[in-house]
Amino acid sequence: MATMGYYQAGFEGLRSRIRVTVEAPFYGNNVVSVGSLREAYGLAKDSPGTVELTGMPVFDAERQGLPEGANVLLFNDGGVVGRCAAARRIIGEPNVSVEEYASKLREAVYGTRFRKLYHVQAVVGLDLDFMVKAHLLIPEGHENILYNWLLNFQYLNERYSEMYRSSKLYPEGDIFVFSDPDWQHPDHPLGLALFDPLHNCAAILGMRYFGEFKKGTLTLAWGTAARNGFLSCHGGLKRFRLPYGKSFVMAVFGLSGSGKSTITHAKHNGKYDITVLHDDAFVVNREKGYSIALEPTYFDKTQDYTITSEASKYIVTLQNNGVTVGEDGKLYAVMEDIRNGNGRAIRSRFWSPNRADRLDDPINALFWIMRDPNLPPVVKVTDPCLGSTMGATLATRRTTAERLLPGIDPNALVFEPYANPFRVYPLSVDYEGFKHLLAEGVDCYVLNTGEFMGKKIESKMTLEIIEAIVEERAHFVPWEDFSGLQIMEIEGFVPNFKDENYREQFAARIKDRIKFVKDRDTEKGGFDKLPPEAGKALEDILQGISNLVG
Ligand SMILES: Nc1ncnc2c1ncn2[C@@H]1O[C@H](COP(=O)(O)OP(=O)(O)O)[C@@H](O)[C@H]1O
Ligand SMILES: C=C(OP(=O)(O)O)C(=O)O
Repeated sequence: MATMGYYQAGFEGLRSRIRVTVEAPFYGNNVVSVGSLREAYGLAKDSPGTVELTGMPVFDAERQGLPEGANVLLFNDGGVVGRCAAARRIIGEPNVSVEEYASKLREAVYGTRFRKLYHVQAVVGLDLDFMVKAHLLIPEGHENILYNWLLNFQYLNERYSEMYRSSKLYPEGDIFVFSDPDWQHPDHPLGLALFDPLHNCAAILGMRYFGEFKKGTLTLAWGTAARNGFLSCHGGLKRFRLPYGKSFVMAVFGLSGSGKSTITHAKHNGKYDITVLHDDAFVVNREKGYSIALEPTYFDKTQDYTITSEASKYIVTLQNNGVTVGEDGKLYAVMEDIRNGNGRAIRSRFWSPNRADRLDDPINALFWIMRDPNLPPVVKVTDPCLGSTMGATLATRRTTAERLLPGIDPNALVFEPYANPFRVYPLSVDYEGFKHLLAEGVDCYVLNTGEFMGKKIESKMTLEIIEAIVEERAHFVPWEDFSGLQIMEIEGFVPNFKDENYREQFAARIKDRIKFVKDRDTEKGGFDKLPPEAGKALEDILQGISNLVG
């Protein structure tokens, strides 16, 4: 899907005060275009503070558009090690004044006047049926962000320029992102990520963590997808081909750090022929069911890896990691989150031996990852309405990937519908979309990758559960008398409703979910209101708990 480059006569959809303010500085005489990944690498390598890891050459550098002999580049962002949701402001939401933010934005643009600004372009979406062009403007000094952005999205080489030209034109504007990581404002001590979703533009100000740029750009691309017949997914998707010829496609949805990448990239001891679509961002066509990856590479955690891990062979850039000198005198990364939490790497698409940018096979199962201590390791949800409601009330814990406002408890259970804090369109769009998939025969599971009543659910157990489901040997039994819920009876992890403490905690969490659904009726002026059936599906579970004691 090609988008419209510029504000043109006859395309009223692009008329917006924020968009024209964001777009104008792209044409200033202080702007320099960076046309290739090779050039971006050179700029990042020479940017002050960058560490070139001389002992870590990039695997197949030239095949990725990088110079021969390119090394992994590391850049750390000081005290900032994660994204900050609290800094996001969305035009169109109540209490977000266009006048206030347009004025702040005009001043932010003026503040870049005496600096060199780089303009880079990429496409988000890797198939003729979904391709959005995106532009980033970023001041000199932040070449590592520029380079990461160009690696993370698809830079416009000959092949992709040609594909983009052939893709269908939709009445949507290209994405424009204006940024200044050095911006400061007393009203915004943690920075400002301002989005005008209907006009496909954003400003990322006073923020230096690359994840803000990645998720900021995706926010707009996912919004565009939702307006044009796609389900927007913050998740991983992989296909298993079983030895006897069957295949199984799973999509797994979870908040940052909950296990999307661990599950998506798991190799399952080579038991299956696996194809990976992506571990973080894709879209599914609502009508035809095919899936498209939005990004070529993987921006993932490095906590579980060292430089000798197989996965480290594919690293292109690193953040939030240490460096030391090897016996050979060369520089190597020190990983495993020793320096700080949320160590990150961009790994190339070559990490997945079989990687697809589009999968036509329909999805067999959706998995909502929740780190809710009252949930057993896996629950099967057999009713489409309840399945989509569980996704809409996805309850989990935050991780080190997020920068929280002072006073916010990092361990509190939070609701993040469909694990997508980047939604800029009504929640009901996702509710109906996922319910439709489930009603069409896709299975639905909830995976707990955290703790169950104080007992850790290890990755090994989660992967075994997935394998049992994929091989159709998982045995699910009705969960008490709850209609639409089944569990696998795993020793030591069977919920005990005779235990009053467990029963009360479980009921309290269902009540929290009911409250969350009710609050959507009024919060943000009812923008995220769900249909009454969602609340009803949860009330039925609560009634089921009362029946158990009654
Ligand atoms: N049961 C589990 N399933 C998946 N990951 C788990 C589990 N238990 C612990 N983990 C750990 O949680 C982290 C998940 O990180 P990651 O897969 O990168 O998340 P995401 O891709 O969702 O951001 C990894 O360090 C992984 O080892
Ligand atoms: C990109 C990020 O999210 P995720 O962990 O989902 O990849 C991030 O938090 O920086």
